[in-house]
Amino acid sequence: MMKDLLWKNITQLRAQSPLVHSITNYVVMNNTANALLAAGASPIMAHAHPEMEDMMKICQALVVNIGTLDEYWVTSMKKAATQANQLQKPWVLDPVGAGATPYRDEVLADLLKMKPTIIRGNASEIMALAKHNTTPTKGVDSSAESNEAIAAAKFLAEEYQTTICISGEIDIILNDQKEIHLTNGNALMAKITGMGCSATALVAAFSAIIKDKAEAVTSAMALLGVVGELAAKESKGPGSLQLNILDKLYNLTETEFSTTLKIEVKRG
Ligand SMILES: Nc1ncnc2c1ncn2[C@@H]1O[C@H](COP(=O)(O)OP(=O)(O)OP(=O)(O)O)[C@@H](O)[C@H]1O
Ligand SMILES: Cc1ncsc1CCO
Ligand SMILES: [Mg+2]
Repeated sequence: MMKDLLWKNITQLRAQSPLVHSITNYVVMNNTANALLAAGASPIMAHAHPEMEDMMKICQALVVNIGTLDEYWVTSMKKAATQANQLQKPWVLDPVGAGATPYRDEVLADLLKMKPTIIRGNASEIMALAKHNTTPTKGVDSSAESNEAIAAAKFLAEEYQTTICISGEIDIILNDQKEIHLTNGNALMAKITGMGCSATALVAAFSAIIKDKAEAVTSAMALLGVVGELAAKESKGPGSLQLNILDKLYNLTETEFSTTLKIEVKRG
């Protein structure tokens, strides 16, 4: 039963507490680190060139998030991703603002060639990454629905042998073997900066402890969606929602999880 498996993975994350190295943006460093801690994982944020290789030796997964990229950081990302590939540790690409500027797309083209284990982005970003964009991207927020990005996601999954998550009102996880749709969450989650970045960090944490990458991504997105949906019921707006999400990530029970989860396995 899928629900039992996902809950087992959530308890495993709390028990194993994998170390996740994030090269991420200035906007979300704090909320990302807090989300990882609340879910039971252990965060470290670093980007100095001389420690990139060593950092990959001690951590179990890597996040490469291009939100506030600059040239120094791009080299950090490439060093860390190279080492992750060499050590066969999973790394997750968050293509923040893909399609917004030519520089972002140039950097993303290089990172794609390095074959990220997993890519998590909103629909606009996934379409821009696959060059399937019909509507221009509006900075970091999506201007498209998850369903519109399925063809783009399938293309990326095949071309780069990777697992894709399109996040939004529906979270869609797919690769060559599986396709899973999750319909939890709450629209207010899009009013907190870095919800997607927290999703990516959780994806990395689960990918550190679960071999099947579609299962790892589904565990992370199910957890965040359920937590966001439950936390929204107790929140007056984005401020309290941000705090309530951290508390619910920490406190979530099996009953809350299994009675709230809305999952549909389309394939695999
Ligand atoms: N309209 C919505 N309805 C329900 N849940 C939503 C909605 N929008 C976002 N979410 C929830 O928020 C999570 C993060 O999603 P989102 O797609 O907004 O990331 P993002 O655009 O990359 O965000 P950011 O760039 O701020 O990090 C989703 O996985 C989903 O659980
Ligand atoms: C708002 C913003 N700008 C660059 S990164 C970021 C965080 C959400 O992706
Ligand atoms: Mg994003």
